[in-house]
Amino acid sequence: MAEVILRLEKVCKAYNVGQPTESEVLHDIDLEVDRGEFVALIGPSGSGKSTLLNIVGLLDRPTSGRLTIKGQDTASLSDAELTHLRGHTIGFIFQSHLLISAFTAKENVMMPLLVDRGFPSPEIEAQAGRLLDQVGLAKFAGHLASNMSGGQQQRVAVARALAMNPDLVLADEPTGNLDTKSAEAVFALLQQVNRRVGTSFLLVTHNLDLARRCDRIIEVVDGRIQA
Ligand SMILES: Nc1ncnc2c1ncn2[C@@H]1O[C@H](COP(=O)(O)OP(=O)(O)OP(=O)(O)O)[C@@H](O)[C@H]1O
Repeated sequence: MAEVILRLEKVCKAYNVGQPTESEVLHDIDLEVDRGEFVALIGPSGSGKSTLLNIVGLLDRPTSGRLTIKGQDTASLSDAELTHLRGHTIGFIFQSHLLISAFTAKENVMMPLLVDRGFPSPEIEAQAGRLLDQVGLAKFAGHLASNMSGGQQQRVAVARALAMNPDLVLADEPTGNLDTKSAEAVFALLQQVNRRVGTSFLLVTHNLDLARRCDRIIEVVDGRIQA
């Protein structure tokens, strides 16, 4: 049986709790993602996809319900423990690549490793080089991020997301800002990583063509998962 990487049980999320503006935006979410699964998350604007991704990414806590990552119930973890679990388990790719433009491609990919280890080393440089090779950018290692195209920058962001060898990558509209050809290249790259390395993916997208090419589609409407 496949290992369950991510499990949500009756997860609810409300904003502005205790205030007159309190509103629950996620209601009783049950969701499981197995190791190696590539899952698309679709739904109308405002349906709660980013809120769900923030909770799964341990950037925000559920108001109620249980979130388990690699068998570990996250409710009892301190903020420092959540940060450690996040850093070693989850990679993030956003619509905007959020690279440091004055850094080279390689320096950007090295960032998560530097933050984790606290000091530079030849191993970190070599690992960043391998990752850039994996995303087809070995020749661009020394290029400033600001001098690269949108598609290339997003591929650097993919390499950075993979730096800590995450079990799960959360991708929020990673192709949303790209032209069709670059979007296809980035999506194909994510699929390749999924198949080669077995990394699980949760991909938020408004692109139904891409969603249909994932293993499974989850649709969120008004904060609930549709059957
Ligand atoms: N920090 C916040 N405080 C209060 N309400 C919020 C906050 N963040 C999101 N919301 C509300 O929660 C609901 C869900 O928003 P969310 O951003 O999760 O939707 P989404 O499906 O990701 O939308 P989109 O596709 O446009 O990114 C919306 O009604 C939004 O206004």
